[in-house]
Formats: sequence, C-alpha cells, structure tokens
Amino acid sequence: MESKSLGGKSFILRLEFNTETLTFGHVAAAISEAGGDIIAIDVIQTGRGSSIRDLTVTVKDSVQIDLITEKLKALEGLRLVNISDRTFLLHLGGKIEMKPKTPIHNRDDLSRVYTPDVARVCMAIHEEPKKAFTLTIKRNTVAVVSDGSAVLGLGNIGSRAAMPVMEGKAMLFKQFADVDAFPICLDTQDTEQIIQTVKAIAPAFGGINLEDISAPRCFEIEERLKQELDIPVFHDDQHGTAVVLYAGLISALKIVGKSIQDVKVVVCGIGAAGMACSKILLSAGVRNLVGVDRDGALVSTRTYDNPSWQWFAENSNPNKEEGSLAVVIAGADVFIGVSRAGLLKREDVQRMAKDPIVFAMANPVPEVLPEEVEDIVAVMATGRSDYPNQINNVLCFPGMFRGALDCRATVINEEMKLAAAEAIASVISDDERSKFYIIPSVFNSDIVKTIRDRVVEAAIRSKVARRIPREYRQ
Ligand SMILES: NC(=O)C1=CN([C@@H]2O[C@H](COP(=O)(O)OP(=O)(O)OC[C@H]3O[C@@H](n4cnc5c(N)ncnc54)[C@H](O)[C@@H]3O)[C@@H](O)[C@H]2O)C=CC1
Ligand SMILES: CC(=O)C(=O)O
Ligand SMILES: [Mg+2]
Repeated sequence: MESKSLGGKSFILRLEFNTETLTFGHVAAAISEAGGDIIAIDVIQTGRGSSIRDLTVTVKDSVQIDLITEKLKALEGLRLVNISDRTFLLHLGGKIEMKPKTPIHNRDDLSRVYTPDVARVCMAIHEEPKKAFTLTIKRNTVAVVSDGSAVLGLGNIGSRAAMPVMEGKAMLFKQFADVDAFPICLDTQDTEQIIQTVKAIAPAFGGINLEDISAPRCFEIEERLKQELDIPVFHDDQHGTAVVLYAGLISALKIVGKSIQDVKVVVCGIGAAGMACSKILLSAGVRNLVGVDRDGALVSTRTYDNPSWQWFAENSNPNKEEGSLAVVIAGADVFIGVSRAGLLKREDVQRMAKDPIVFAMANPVPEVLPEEVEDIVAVMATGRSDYPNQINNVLCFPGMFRGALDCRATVINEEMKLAAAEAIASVISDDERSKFYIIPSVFNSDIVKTIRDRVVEAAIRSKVARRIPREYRQ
C-alpha cells in the first residue's frame, strides 16, 4: 500500500546538537529541504555547548522521513537520539481504560461495593431482571464486537490486529456520546460460534455494535442476534454507513440540482456496507442502481451462490447492464465506493454524467484520492478524517446508541435509522451547504444530540422503547 495515500504522518525527532558548531536554523533547513514541516519544538535539555530538543515534524509521504534522517545524519555536530511515530505513541498500552465511579477508601466502602452488601443488589436483580438496567452498567454499555474478517478495507487481518480499530470505536462512543463501549475481538470466524458468544456476553450490555465482520456472514449473524436478543444489535458497517451515506447524498444532490429518482448510481463493493447503502437508496427512490463487485456488475440474467447477491441482482440494475466498473460507470451521476483502494480511475470519472458525485468511502485508502479527480467532480467525499466531506459511520453510531440506550430500545429499527439520517441532514442549512461541506463534522456540537433526540422519538413512535426519557413524559 502506498504510503502517500495513507495520509500525512507526524514524527517526533529527538535531536542533540552542538550549539557551538550548529544553529537551530541549520537543522530546520535540513528538515524543510527533505519535505518536512516542523509543527512543534520542545526543549528537553540545554547545557553548555549542547541542546536536546524534540521536534514534531509532519511529512506527506513516509519516504520523506528517510530523507530527513539522511540529511540530519549528514550534519556535523548533530546526533539523532530517537524517532517516534506519534500515531504509535498514541497506541502504546491501548487507547482506553476503565475507571471506578467511586473510590474505595476503607472496609466499609469495600463491604458495600463488594461482599457482603453487593449480594443484596444481586438478589434484587435476580428477583427482577430488568433492574440490571438501573443497578449495573448495562444501561450505558455497548459491546463493539468484531471477528477481524473485514477490518476497514484491510481485509481479513484477524482479531488481534482488529483491536486498534475497535478500541478507536469505543473511544469515539465515549467521547462523543458518553457511552461506555468495550472492544471485543473474537478468536473465531465461525458464524454460529460468534452468535453464541455474543448471546453469552449480552447480559452485561445495553447494545451490541457489530463491526468489521465480512459479508455475507455478517447478515446472518446480525439477523439471528436481532431475533434472539432483547437489546439493539446494529452492524455499524451496514447501517451506520448507510445512514450517513444517505444523509450525504441528499445534500450532494441539492448541490448539483438532481433528483434522487432520476440519478444513475453505481455502488462498487457489494459487501456489508455496499448492500446496506444500496438498500437505503432503493427505498429512498433510486431507480437506476447498479452494483459492481469483483466479477463485474450484478445482473439478474446471472445466478449467484451468495443469496444476498441474488436478491441484489433481482432488485437493481433495471437495464441489465453487464461488465466491469469501467463499463457500467458510463453515464453514472453518482459513484459510491465501499470496496478497496484505487479501483476508480480518473478516466472512469471522465465518463460519468455531468456534475459527477464521487463518494470514495473505502478506508484507509479510498477508491480514488480527491487530488486525482477534484477538478472534474462536482462533489467529492471520502471516509477519512483528513479531507473535507467525511462520510463515515462515526457520524451515526454514537448518537444512534445514545438514543437507543436512553429509551432502552429493544431494537434499532428502520424508523430509527431514517430518523438518524434526517437528523444528520438537518444539521446543515441550505445557506451553509457547499461542495466542500455537504455533511456536518463529527465535531459539530449539535450532531449527537440531534440524532439522539430523533432516534428516541422514533423508538417511542414505533413502540420499541422500554423507557420514556423524562423530557418525553407527559
Ligand atoms: N466510510 C465508512 O463509513 C465506511 C467505509 N467502509 C469501507 O468499505 C469497504 C468495504 O467494507 P465492508 O463492506 O465492511 O467489507 P466487506 O468485506 O463486507 O465488503 C467488501 C466488498 O468489496 C468487494 N470487492 C473487493 N475487491 C473488489 C473489486 N476489485 N471490485 C469490486 N468489488 C470488490 C468484495 O468482494 C466485497 O463484496 C472497506 O474499505 C471499508 O473500510 C465500510 C464501512 C463504513
Ligand atoms: C468506518 C468503518 O467502519 C470502516 O471503514 O470499516
Ligand atoms: Mg467498520
């Protein structure tokens, strides 16, 4: 994978230099010539004739870090003490921790939080199981469950390697919605074992967020768990992505002045995300939607072993278009990529209809990088945090679960998903909307609350709420 497309990186260089033979200007010039930007300087130690400094340097391409190192090593009087990758530093020891809500100072405290007094609380729950929601962490917890089979667009990298993403999701849950989420990476990719394991851990949780489990197993796992558990089960890559995509597309279509019924949409990658994004668009009125996977367009003149593809072929592609992405992209108004890096070429975009909308949402590297096509697209979005228009399920899942937990919903249903999409779309006014601002940022202070409120209202309306939050009580 090309380092450039993984985005800018920042490193901390610890340098010791002889201040009698070398000025800081020499050091800064060497870094700049090799393509680095110094964004912070910390003086660690100064002594007679020498100085130790930490320089935080950003580079666009990791090749530049080698150039910087070479240039610095060539400077007489300078010692490169250490290089640290800031991203790895941030991951040292993991990104999250658990903290007690009250301190335990003495034996009396100990008796109450633990044995003997805890037994009375246990028995209260035993007698009335729904008290688990008031007397345990259940009312605020979500399990982020993965089997490591489709981690971002990195593929089947396994459960250990999936942990940094799941910790990241847990972190986002807490930071944006104050939900206590637990990363749970399972050492099995067997559908039945995953279902049974999630069922077995469910008592501790108010909701289950399935993450990065590949299609088609993810469909059965989610369906079965929805039927067999009484707490919301939500496959984020399917529904979180579809909700945000739908909100983004409504907004982008306003920019180009096209209507959802009239556009040709090509979805590349009919896996978990592609299937759900397509379903939401078909139910929103898209008539001409063509799905493309490894063997080209899914079309009803062919038969598929994968039942979800068979359904897809029978419910899309009305003109029975066949061929590769490069073929079916002709005349498309919208490209939605939820597949792999680099699959969409500039020549493909040139063959799209006037004012093309390109949502290249594969992570970490999109189907096409914005800089490759920005001069020929009307609206461009990616799933990443380092470009404008981030279409990413992070905009949905914190507010969605905040709402579902607050009303103790038994499920997350279609009404709640639609409410979340409308909430996201409502945060940007027509005056604010532009080709670089079709979707609110996850840092928009209104986003989680707006989604949460609409989700609670939808859950109450559709009778899946077990608790009516105070502000909705008559
Ligand atoms: N921006 C966002 O919020 C999200 C982005 N994604 C991204 O979407 C991608 C897919 O994720 P999932 O649906 O969870 O994985 P998945 O494994 O369920 O689906 C991926 C699909 O892409 C297909 N594919 C692979 N190579 C292809 C090719 N050369 N041409 C056409 N199709 C090809 C696979 O056959 C599969 O059907 C990943 O890159 C992921 O990071 C997923 C969820 C959310
Ligand atoms: C954003 C996300 O969930 C993914 O790329 O898989
Ligand atoms: Mg994911």
